[in-house]
Amino acid sequence: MLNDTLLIAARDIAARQGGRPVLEGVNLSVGKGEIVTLVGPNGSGKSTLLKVMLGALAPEAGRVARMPGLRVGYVPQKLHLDSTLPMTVRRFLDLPVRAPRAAAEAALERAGVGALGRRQMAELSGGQFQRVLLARALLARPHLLVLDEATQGLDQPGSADFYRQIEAVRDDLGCGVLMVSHELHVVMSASDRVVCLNGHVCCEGTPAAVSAAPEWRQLFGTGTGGALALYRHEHDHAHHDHGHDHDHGSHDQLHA
Ligand SMILES: Nc1ncnc2c1ncn2[C@@H]1O[C@H](COP(=O)(O)OP(=O)(O)OP(=O)(O)O)[C@@H](O)[C@H]1O
Repeated sequence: MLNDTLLIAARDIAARQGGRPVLEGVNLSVGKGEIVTLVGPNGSGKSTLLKVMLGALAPEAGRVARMPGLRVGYVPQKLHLDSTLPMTVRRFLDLPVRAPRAAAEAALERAGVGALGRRQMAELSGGQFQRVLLARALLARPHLLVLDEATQGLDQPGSADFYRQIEAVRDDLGCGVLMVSHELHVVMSASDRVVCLNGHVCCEGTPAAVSAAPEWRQLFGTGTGGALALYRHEHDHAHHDHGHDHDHGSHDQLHA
């Protein structure tokens, strides 16, 4: 079911939440080095699909194939820490298991917060905090990074910065990335593939292809013109060749 280029593939997934069907016939895969973004209206089943992919929720039908030995790094939406509890960034990375110094420093560096090891967690800005959560996920040396609305609470430039960091991590480590985001405009520039979910996959493809899809416009209105503009603008520079523009031509096909 998995070929050499795939990290994870969910096939024909059906799932229920609270007795109600939430997902039906959903296929989703992430290839090595690929950034896949899952978008969809509230309640469209994005978190449910992530849970199924991560093995936290058993699907009613379908199956998820994972590359043998797949290591996943998870960046949560938010993490509440008691702000009165003194804890440095470096100490935070030692929870729940002590991180070797070199690994911790490398992870902070990759997450763009190399200079913050001695700072108190409670003093970090929202963007810095999310980068520390990213660093913690990187300690697992993941093949696949999974982010669930990891930029909630950041402003648009802050979110765009965070996504650029994710892109840099992917370029650096070659890991695949699966993220859920509401920020359609911002996320576009960093994604290789966008999958639009509404209980089923409405459309998927490159950001440009999805922005132009009638299914997308129906779900999100026509106010997404800016997304495409931003995508084009951000990609004025020469694109790196990660090798993932190949071999998944079918992903670029739109299907209703
Ligand atoms: N634990 C639960 N018990 C009952 N119903 C649930 C549960 N979790 C989710 N649901 C329902 O399942 C549907 C899909 O929820 P899900 O969280 O997967 O959507 P989502 O696309 O992630 O939404 P959002 O964008 O609002 O986070 C929703 O109607 C939600 O109310």
